Amino acid sequence: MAKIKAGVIGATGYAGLEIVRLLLSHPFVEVEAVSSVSFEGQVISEIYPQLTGIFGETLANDAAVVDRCDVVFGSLPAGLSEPIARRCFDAGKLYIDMGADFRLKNEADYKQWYGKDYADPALHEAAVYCIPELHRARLAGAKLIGNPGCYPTSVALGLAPAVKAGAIDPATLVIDSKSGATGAGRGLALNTHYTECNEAFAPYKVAAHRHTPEIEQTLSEFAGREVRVTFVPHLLAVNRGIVSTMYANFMPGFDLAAVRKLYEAFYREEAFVKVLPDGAVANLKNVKYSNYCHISLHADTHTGRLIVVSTIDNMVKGAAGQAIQNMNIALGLEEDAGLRIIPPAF
Ligand SMILES: NC(=O)C1=CN([C@@H]2O[C@H](COP(=O)(O)OP(=O)(O)OC[C@H]3O[C@@H](n4cnc5c(N)ncnc54)[C@H](OP(=O)(O)O)[C@@H]3O)[C@@H](O)[C@H]2O)C=CC1
Ligand SMILES: CC(=O)N[C@@H](CCC(=O)OP(=O)(O)O)C(=O)O
Repeated sequence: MAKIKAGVIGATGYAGLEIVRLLLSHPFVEVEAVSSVSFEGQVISEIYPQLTGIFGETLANDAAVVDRCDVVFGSLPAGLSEPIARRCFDAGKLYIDMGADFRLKNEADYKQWYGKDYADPALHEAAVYCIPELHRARLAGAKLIGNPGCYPTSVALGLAPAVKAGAIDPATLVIDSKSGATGAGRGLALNTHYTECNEAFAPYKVAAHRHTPEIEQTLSEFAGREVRVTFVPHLLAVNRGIVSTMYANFMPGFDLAAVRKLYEAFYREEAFVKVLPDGAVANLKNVKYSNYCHISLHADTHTGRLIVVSTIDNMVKGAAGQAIQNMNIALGLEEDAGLRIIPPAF
């Protein structure tokens, strides 16, 4: 069977490169074309020497990627994706957007947090936001996928079973997340400069991060009513990984044992989400380089709170791996094709 032709727009960025890296091992897909604005005409392995002798495609422009491919991944900063999505949509090609342009259903939220209106509202009607373990049924027939953000993936997977069952009081939710520096992308910035982030540790965008409406969108859907959260991200001086530690009061009638049963049932059939055994603590080193999410459950019996720890690799389950998982589902391939990566122990 001929392989599906995939292309990556913005392949020189961290998320774009990670899609290329993973797709190069995909059994049913080949990387047909890649693009860049700054490096157009250069060979990608000159920019990323780890690809030497493995993948020597010349970086093209975005139109060439769309024309040559059946599936297109757009991995650009927010606000640039609508024209590319439109071109794919009109040509009947599957477009998966890595940024935030197709994640929010409420345009007012997008305007508030990203400072832009929707220029092409029909595309947003057609767009499907999908964390596979929570929304995979939505992907039937999808042609435009808004791939979820990294923090919202860790948070939604960690809280959906409890929120859905009414096991916690959403009004008491506090979400404390830490991300490795690749989350900020490849561009140079003072806060991810080595001497600024090494041996430093601090929150940023405290209760003002643009992932807040995306987190609230999913939790509200699972709660069946509007949920608002306090969300505080931190920059962690590691390359990869997100740890989200989340706190909420138990609702009457629920305790740790009951919540554990809910989570185990919710994720029983899932290949990539693992609920850790009683007493274990989720640690980002155990999911690095993989598409897994580890969740550990804890109770603070002193205050009557549930504590959930959810960890993912921001570049894989938080970006490229989840995008490939979404592609696999949308195209009717095995959901874990190209994603069977066992996390290394060190
Ligand atoms: N890093 C992460 O953990 C995650 C990132 N994402 C999202 O994925 C997208 C890419 O992020 P990331 O890879 O981290 O970012 P990077 O800064 O590493 O890469 C950005 C890419 O976009 C291209 N680009 C930048 N400006 C323009 C422009 N004006 N026109 C066309 N292309 C442009 C760059 O291409 P070039 O310079 O070669 O022209 C580069 O390939 C973003 O929307 C991000 O929010 C999503 C989930 C997680
Ligand atoms: C450490 C760090 O800077 N993380 C990034 C993560 C957001 C991101 O990657 O953007 P999207 O997932 O919305 O596309 C940030 O806080 O902006």
